[in-house]
Amino acid sequence: MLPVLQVQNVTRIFGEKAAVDRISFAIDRPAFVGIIGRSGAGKSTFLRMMNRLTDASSGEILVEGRNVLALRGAQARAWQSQCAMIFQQFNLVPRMDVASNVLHGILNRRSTAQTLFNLWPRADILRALDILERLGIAEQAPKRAEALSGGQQQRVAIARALMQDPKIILADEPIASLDPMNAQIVMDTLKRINFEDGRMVIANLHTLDTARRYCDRVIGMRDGRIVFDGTPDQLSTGVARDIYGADETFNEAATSTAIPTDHQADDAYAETLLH
Ligand SMILES: Nc1ncnc2c1ncn2[C@@H]1O[C@H](COP(=O)(O)OP(=O)(O)OP(=O)(O)O)[C@@H](O)[C@H]1O
Repeated sequence: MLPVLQVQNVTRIFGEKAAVDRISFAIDRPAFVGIIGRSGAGKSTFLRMMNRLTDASSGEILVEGRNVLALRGAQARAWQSQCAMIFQQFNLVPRMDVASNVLHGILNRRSTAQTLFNLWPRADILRALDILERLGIAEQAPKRAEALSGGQQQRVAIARALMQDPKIILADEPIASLDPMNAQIVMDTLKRINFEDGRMVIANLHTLDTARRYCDRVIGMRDGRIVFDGTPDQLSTGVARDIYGADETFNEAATSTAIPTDHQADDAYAETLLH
Protein backbone atom coordinates (compact mmCIF):
# COMPACT_ATOMS: atom_id res chain seq x y z
CA MET A 1 0.00 0.00 0.00
CA LEU A 2 1.16 3.53 -0.77
CA PRO A 3 2.19 5.71 2.17
CA VAL A 4 -0.41 8.42 2.80
CA LEU A 5 2.34 11.01 2.65
CA GLN A 6 5.80 10.76 1.20
CA VAL A 7 8.14 13.72 1.33
CA GLN A 8 11.15 13.24 -0.94
CA ASN A 9 14.20 15.49 -0.90
CA VAL A 10 12.19 18.65 -0.48
CA THR A 11 14.24 21.85 -0.49
CA ARG A 12 13.37 25.52 -0.36
CA ILE A 13 16.09 28.06 -0.93
CA PHE A 14 15.71 31.75 -0.08
CA GLY A 15 18.60 33.70 -1.60
CA GLU A 16 21.68 31.71 -0.66
CA LYS A 17 20.13 29.91 2.26
CA ALA A 18 18.24 26.62 2.33
CA ALA A 19 15.32 27.17 4.73
CA VAL A 20 14.40 23.53 4.14
CA ASP A 21 17.25 21.32 3.05
CA ARG A 22 16.53 18.00 1.29
CA ILE A 23 14.08 16.62 3.80
CA SER A 24 12.51 13.19 3.34
CA PHE A 25 10.06 11.20 5.42
CA ALA A 26 7.01 8.98 4.91
CA ILE A 27 3.83 8.57 6.94
CA ASP A 28 1.84 5.42 6.35
CA ARG A 29 -1.46 6.28 8.05
CA PRO A 30 -3.44 9.38 9.00
CA ALA A 31 -1.27 9.99 12.03
CA PHE A 32 -0.87 12.99 14.33
CA VAL A 33 2.56 14.29 13.35
CA GLY A 34 4.45 16.94 15.28
CA ILE A 35 7.30 18.95 13.83
CA ILE A 36 9.52 20.49 16.46
CA GLY A 37 12.59 22.67 16.35
CA ARG A 38 13.63 26.11 17.30
CA SER A 39 12.69 29.31 15.56
CA GLY A 40 14.06 29.41 12.00
CA ALA A 41 14.44 25.61 11.71
CA GLY A 42 12.22 25.56 8.61
CA LYS A 43 8.97 24.23 10.10
CA SER A 44 6.64 26.91 8.70
CA THR A 45 8.33 26.86 5.31
CA PHE A 46 7.68 23.13 5.10
CA LEU A 47 3.97 23.46 5.96
CA ARG A 48 3.62 26.34 3.52
CA MET A 49 5.13 24.22 0.76
CA MET A 50 2.76 21.39 1.57
CA ASN A 51 -0.28 23.51 1.02
CA ARG A 52 1.30 25.42 -1.86
CA LEU A 53 1.48 28.83 -0.20
CA THR A 54 5.21 28.70 -0.98
CA ASP A 55 6.82 26.93 -3.93
CA ALA A 56 9.48 24.33 -3.27
CA SER A 57 12.87 24.75 -4.97
CA SER A 58 13.07 20.99 -5.56
CA GLY A 59 11.71 17.68 -4.37
CA GLU A 60 8.35 15.97 -4.28
CA ILE A 61 5.51 15.70 -1.80
CA LEU A 62 3.42 12.66 -2.70
CA VAL A 63 -0.03 12.36 -1.17
CA GLU A 64 -1.48 8.95 -1.94
CA GLY A 65 1.06 8.74 -4.75
CA ARG A 66 0.32 12.12 -6.37
CA ASN A 67 2.98 14.85 -6.34
CA VAL A 68 1.08 17.85 -4.99
CA LEU A 69 4.03 20.16 -5.72
CA ALA A 70 3.46 19.62 -9.45
CA LEU A 71 -0.20 20.67 -9.41
CA ARG A 72 -1.10 23.90 -11.18
CA GLY A 73 -4.14 26.19 -11.42
CA ALA A 74 -7.47 24.67 -10.45
CA GLN A 75 -5.83 21.42 -9.36
CA ALA A 76 -3.49 23.27 -7.00
CA ARG A 77 -6.48 25.16 -5.54
CA ALA A 78 -8.39 21.91 -5.13
CA TRP A 79 -5.41 20.49 -3.25
CA GLN A 80 -5.30 23.58 -1.01
CA SER A 81 -8.84 22.90 0.10
CA GLN A 82 -7.88 19.30 0.93
CA CYS A 83 -5.14 20.40 3.28
CA ALA A 84 -6.59 23.11 5.47
CA MET A 85 -4.22 25.33 7.39
CA ILE A 86 -4.50 26.72 10.92
CA PHE A 87 -2.27 29.55 12.07
CA GLN A 88 -0.88 30.83 15.34
CA GLN A 89 -2.85 34.08 15.00
CA PHE A 90 -6.10 32.32 13.97
CA ASN A 91 -6.48 34.49 10.82
CA LEU A 92 -10.21 35.05 11.26
CA VAL A 93 -12.06 38.11 9.99
CA PRO A 94 -12.36 39.87 13.37
CA ARG A 95 -15.50 41.93 12.74
CA MET A 96 -17.40 39.15 11.03
CA ASP A 97 -19.62 36.76 12.99
CA VAL A 98 -18.35 33.32 13.90
CA ALA A 99 -20.71 31.36 11.63
CA SER A 100 -19.69 33.44 8.59
CA ASN A 101 -16.03 32.94 9.44
CA VAL A 102 -16.63 29.18 9.41
CA LEU A 103 -18.53 29.40 6.11
CA HIS A 104 -15.53 31.20 4.62
CA GLY A 105 -13.78 27.83 4.69
CA ILE A 106 -15.64 27.08 1.46
CA LEU A 107 -15.29 30.57 0.02
CA ASN A 108 -13.52 29.33 -3.09
CA ARG A 109 -16.59 27.27 -4.00
CA ARG A 110 -18.86 30.34 -4.04
CA SER A 111 -19.59 33.01 -6.62
CA THR A 112 -18.48 36.58 -5.89
CA ALA A 113 -22.08 37.83 -5.67
CA GLN A 114 -23.05 35.13 -3.18
CA THR A 115 -20.03 35.98 -1.08
CA LEU A 116 -20.59 39.72 -1.31
CA PHE A 117 -24.12 39.47 0.03
CA ASN A 118 -23.17 36.75 2.50
CA LEU A 119 -25.66 34.36 0.92
CA TRP A 120 -25.09 30.77 1.84
CA PRO A 121 -27.20 27.70 1.10
CA ARG A 122 -29.13 26.45 4.08
CA ALA A 123 -27.31 23.11 3.98
CA ASP A 124 -23.94 24.88 4.33
CA ILE A 125 -25.18 27.02 7.23
CA LEU A 126 -26.49 23.94 9.03
CA ARG A 127 -23.19 22.16 8.47
CA ALA A 128 -21.25 25.12 9.86
CA LEU A 129 -23.48 25.13 12.95
CA ASP A 130 -23.04 21.37 13.36
CA ILE A 131 -19.28 21.75 13.28
CA LEU A 132 -19.40 24.57 15.85
CA GLU A 133 -21.61 22.36 18.01
CA ARG A 134 -19.13 19.52 17.74
CA LEU A 135 -16.33 21.81 18.87
CA GLY A 136 -18.40 23.07 21.81
CA ILE A 137 -18.80 26.66 20.64
CA ALA A 138 -22.23 26.65 18.94
CA GLU A 139 -23.53 29.39 21.23
CA GLN A 140 -20.82 31.72 19.91
CA ALA A 141 -22.10 31.47 16.30
CA PRO A 142 -23.73 34.96 16.09
CA LYS A 143 -20.93 36.80 17.88
CA ARG A 144 -18.17 38.69 16.19
CA ALA A 145 -14.98 36.64 16.09
CA GLU A 146 -13.06 39.42 17.86
CA ALA A 147 -15.33 39.06 20.91
CA LEU A 148 -14.11 35.51 21.59
CA SER A 149 -11.18 34.34 23.69
CA GLY A 150 -8.04 33.14 21.89
CA GLY A 151 -8.90 29.50 22.55
CA GLN A 152 -12.39 29.96 21.18
CA GLN A 153 -11.04 31.80 18.13
CA GLN A 154 -8.67 28.95 17.41
CA ARG A 155 -11.58 26.51 17.61
CA VAL A 156 -13.45 28.70 15.11
CA ALA A 157 -10.40 28.46 12.85
CA ILE A 158 -10.49 24.67 13.24
CA ALA A 159 -14.22 24.71 12.42
CA ARG A 160 -13.46 26.76 9.30
CA ALA A 161 -10.83 24.18 8.34
CA LEU A 162 -13.32 21.32 8.86
CA MET A 163 -15.83 23.09 6.63
CA GLN A 164 -13.42 22.29 3.78
CA ASP A 165 -13.65 18.58 4.68
CA PRO A 166 -9.87 18.31 4.37
CA LYS A 167 -7.78 15.13 4.22
CA ILE A 168 -4.99 16.80 6.14
CA ILE A 169 -4.95 19.61 8.68
CA LEU A 170 -1.76 21.63 8.82
CA ALA A 171 -1.36 23.58 12.04
CA ASP A 172 1.41 26.17 12.27
CA GLU A 173 2.09 26.67 15.98
CA PRO A 174 -1.62 26.44 16.79
CA ILE A 175 -1.20 27.03 20.51
CA ALA A 176 1.73 29.44 20.61
CA SER A 177 -0.57 32.41 21.41
CA LEU A 178 -2.68 30.60 23.99
CA ASP A 179 -2.53 30.18 27.74
CA PRO A 180 -1.94 26.59 28.91
CA MET A 181 -5.60 25.84 29.60
CA ASN A 182 -6.75 26.94 26.14
CA ALA A 183 -3.71 25.30 24.56
CA GLN A 184 -4.91 22.01 26.01
CA ILE A 185 -8.46 22.49 24.73
CA VAL A 186 -7.21 23.26 21.22
CA MET A 187 -4.79 20.31 21.16
CA ASP A 188 -7.51 17.97 22.49
CA THR A 189 -9.78 19.22 19.70
CA LEU A 190 -7.16 18.51 17.02
CA LYS A 191 -6.50 15.07 18.50
CA ARG A 192 -10.21 14.25 18.47
CA ILE A 193 -10.53 15.24 14.84
CA ASN A 194 -7.50 13.13 13.99
CA PHE A 195 -8.84 10.12 15.88
CA GLU A 196 -12.54 10.33 15.08
CA ASP A 197 -12.37 11.49 11.45
CA GLY A 198 -9.11 9.86 10.39
CA ARG A 199 -7.74 13.16 9.12
CA MET A 200 -3.98 13.46 9.29
CA VAL A 201 -2.78 16.37 11.43
CA ILE A 202 0.67 17.85 10.97
CA ALA A 203 1.41 20.44 13.63
CA ASN A 204 4.43 22.64 14.13
CA LEU A 205 4.98 22.75 17.85
CA HIS A 206 7.64 24.39 19.88
CA THR A 207 7.12 22.69 23.18
CA LEU A 208 8.30 19.18 23.85
CA ASP A 209 5.63 18.12 26.28
CA THR A 210 2.91 18.91 23.74
CA ALA A 211 4.69 16.86 21.09
CA ARG A 212 5.10 13.96 23.51
CA ARG A 213 1.54 14.04 24.70
CA TYR A 214 -0.34 14.37 21.43
CA CYS A 215 1.78 13.05 18.58
CA ASP A 216 2.14 9.55 17.15
CA ARG A 217 5.24 10.64 15.34
CA VAL A 218 7.66 13.49 15.95
CA ILE A 219 9.99 15.05 13.41
CA GLY A 220 12.76 17.25 14.74
CA MET A 221 14.20 19.92 12.46
CA ARG A 222 17.34 21.93 12.85
CA ASP A 223 18.73 24.37 10.28
CA GLY A 224 16.40 23.09 7.58
CA ARG A 225 17.24 19.43 8.08
CA ILE A 226 15.56 16.52 9.83
CA VAL A 227 17.68 15.56 12.83
CA PHE A 228 15.10 13.32 14.51
CA ASP A 229 12.25 11.19 13.24
CA GLY A 230 10.63 8.85 15.71
CA THR A 231 7.97 8.17 18.30
CA PRO A 232 7.41 10.41 21.33
CA ASP A 233 9.02 7.88 23.68
CA GLN A 234 12.25 8.04 21.66
CA LEU A 235 12.37 11.77 22.27
CA SER A 236 14.82 11.78 25.17
CA THR A 237 16.25 14.93 26.73
CA GLY A 238 19.52 14.28 24.88
CA VAL A 239 17.72 14.08 21.54
CA ALA A 240 15.76 17.23 22.37
CA ARG A 241 18.99 19.03 23.20
CA ASP A 242 20.32 18.09 19.81
CA ILE A 243 17.18 19.28 18.02
CA TYR A 244 17.24 22.62 19.78
CA GLY A 245 20.99 22.98 19.48
CA ALA A 246 21.20 23.53 23.24
CA ASP A 247 24.00 22.60 25.62
CA GLU A 248 23.75 20.75 28.94
CA THR A 249 22.10 23.75 30.56
CA PHE A 250 19.05 22.96 28.43
CA ASN A 251 16.16 22.60 30.81
CA GLU A 252 13.33 20.47 29.62
CA ALA A 253 10.85 21.97 32.03
CA ALA A 254 11.53 25.19 30.23
CA THR A 255 9.66 23.89 27.21
CA SER A 256 6.59 22.91 29.14
CA THR A 257 3.06 24.04 28.42
CA ALA A 258 1.69 22.30 31.50
CA ILE A 259 -0.91 24.26 33.36
CA PRO A 260 1.08 26.22 35.95
CA THR A 261 0.17 25.81 39.58
CA ASP A 262 2.16 28.71 41.01
CA HIS A 263 4.00 31.85 40.02
CA GLN A 264 7.23 30.01 39.54
CA ALA A 265 5.71 27.71 36.96
CA ASP A 266 4.12 30.69 35.34
CA ASP A 267 7.46 32.43 34.98
CA ALA A 268 9.08 29.26 33.68
CA TYR A 269 6.37 28.98 31.07
CA ALA A 270 6.80 32.56 29.96
CA GLU A 271 10.51 32.09 29.51
CA THR A 272 10.32 28.96 27.56
CA LEU A 273 8.81 29.69 24.35
CA LEU A 274 11.90 28.93 22.45
CA HIS A 275 11.63 32.07 20.38
N1 LIG B 1 9.96 34.58 2.53
C1 LIG B 1 11.18 34.41 3.04
N2 LIG B 1 12.24 35.07 2.53
C2 LIG B 1 13.50 34.89 2.99
N3 LIG B 1 13.80 34.04 4.01
C3 LIG B 1 12.79 33.35 4.57
C4 LIG B 1 11.43 33.49 4.11
N4 LIG B 1 10.65 32.66 4.86
C5 LIG B 1 11.47 32.04 5.73
N5 LIG B 1 12.75 32.45 5.57
C6 LIG B 1 13.92 31.97 6.32
O1 LIG B 1 13.90 30.57 6.31
C7 LIG B 1 14.31 30.04 7.56
C8 LIG B 1 13.24 29.10 8.10
O2 LIG B 1 12.10 29.87 8.47
P1 LIG B 1 10.75 29.22 9.00
O3 LIG B 1 9.78 30.33 9.24
O4 LIG B 1 10.34 28.13 8.08
O5 LIG B 1 11.23 28.58 10.36
P2 LIG B 1 10.35 28.04 11.57
O6 LIG B 1 11.03 26.82 12.06
O7 LIG B 1 8.94 27.92 11.16
O8 LIG B 1 10.51 29.19 12.64
P3 LIG B 1 9.37 30.00 13.40
O9 LIG B 1 8.92 29.09 14.48
O10 LIG B 1 10.08 31.20 13.90
O11 LIG B 1 8.32 30.33 12.38
C9 LIG B 1 14.61 31.22 8.44
O12 LIG B 1 15.98 31.47 8.41
C10 LIG B 1 13.84 32.35 7.80
O13 LIG B 1 14.46 33.58 8.03
